[in-house]
Amino acid sequence: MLEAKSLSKRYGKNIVVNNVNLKIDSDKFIAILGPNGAGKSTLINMMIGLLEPSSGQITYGNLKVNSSEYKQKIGVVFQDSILDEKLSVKKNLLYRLQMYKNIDDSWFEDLLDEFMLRELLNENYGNLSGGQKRRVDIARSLLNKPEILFLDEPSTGLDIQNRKLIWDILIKLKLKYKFSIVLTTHYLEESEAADFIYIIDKGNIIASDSVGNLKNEYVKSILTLKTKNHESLNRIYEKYKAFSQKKDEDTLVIKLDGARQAYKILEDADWIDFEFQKGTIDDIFLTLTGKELRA
Ligand SMILES: Nc1ncnc2c1ncn2[C@@H]1O[C@H](COP(=O)(O)OP(=O)(O)OP(=O)(O)O)[C@@H](O)[C@H]1O
Repeated sequence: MLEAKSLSKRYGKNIVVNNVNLKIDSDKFIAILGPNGAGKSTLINMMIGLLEPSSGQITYGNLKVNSSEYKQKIGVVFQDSILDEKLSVKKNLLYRLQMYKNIDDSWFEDLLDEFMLRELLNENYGNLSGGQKRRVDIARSLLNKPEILFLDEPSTGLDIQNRKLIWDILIKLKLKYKFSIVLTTHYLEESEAADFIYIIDKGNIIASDSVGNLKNEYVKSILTLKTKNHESLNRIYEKYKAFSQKKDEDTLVIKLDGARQAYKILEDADWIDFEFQKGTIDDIFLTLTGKELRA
């Protein structure tokens, strides 16, 4: 398990990561979610041993994060690629592979297949499309069969098809090889699949829990109910007055804790139509900070 305790980073008077505690268990998908400038990259750079914390500790068993043993156990994909634009995909990958000991060939072959890189091997990395580059970047970060894969906003700038493609590959590989993923993102839909989410704003972790628990705690679902039976509509309105609003004489909008409550209301409502919208992670952020995540 990777554990960060009371981790802070200051630049002069500016505290960009403030007293953060977090844990990364094995075979878990952890998302660190926050707006631009929240401190996500700074946090990840400390966890991968690239940046010295101003205070606090990070441990991985008995390894220190700046040790070479630790670096053999992790993989990192940075926001901007660090591969050589002028070298072929193959040379870029083999150059990296040489740095690791005891990696079996079958793993390398498997990565080439999973990330669909065979037909790109002789292309110069610099000539690839954004989506192709990211596939190479991520395959490269997995060459050492890492126990933890860190992804710092890996899909920024990619279109939805490429984002989905990359996540399909990653989730499949994670199921097979059981590594942990630590993702920073401001794409909400990417963190929906996480086992645990840390929400960070202005350097502070403002909430941390499973997606389900965060939604239960911070987000209301919305039931929009249409009925011609005004007596039934008024009865429901009176009962849920604090959480409901009449849109017109036939339509009531009610904020609820979840689907079960909506079902109960619908049973009693003599409805002709309804819509049920579950709260999203974006709503959690909105509830916590009063602002949109991708503002
Ligand atoms: N070397 C540095 N010197 C001074 N300030 C820095 C330095 N690096 C980062 N910062 C500041 O720290 C804050 C957090 O930056 P960081 O890059 O960690 O945020 P982020 O959440 O990753 O943002 P983004 O989503 O835009 O990448 C920002 O206000 C940034 O300007």
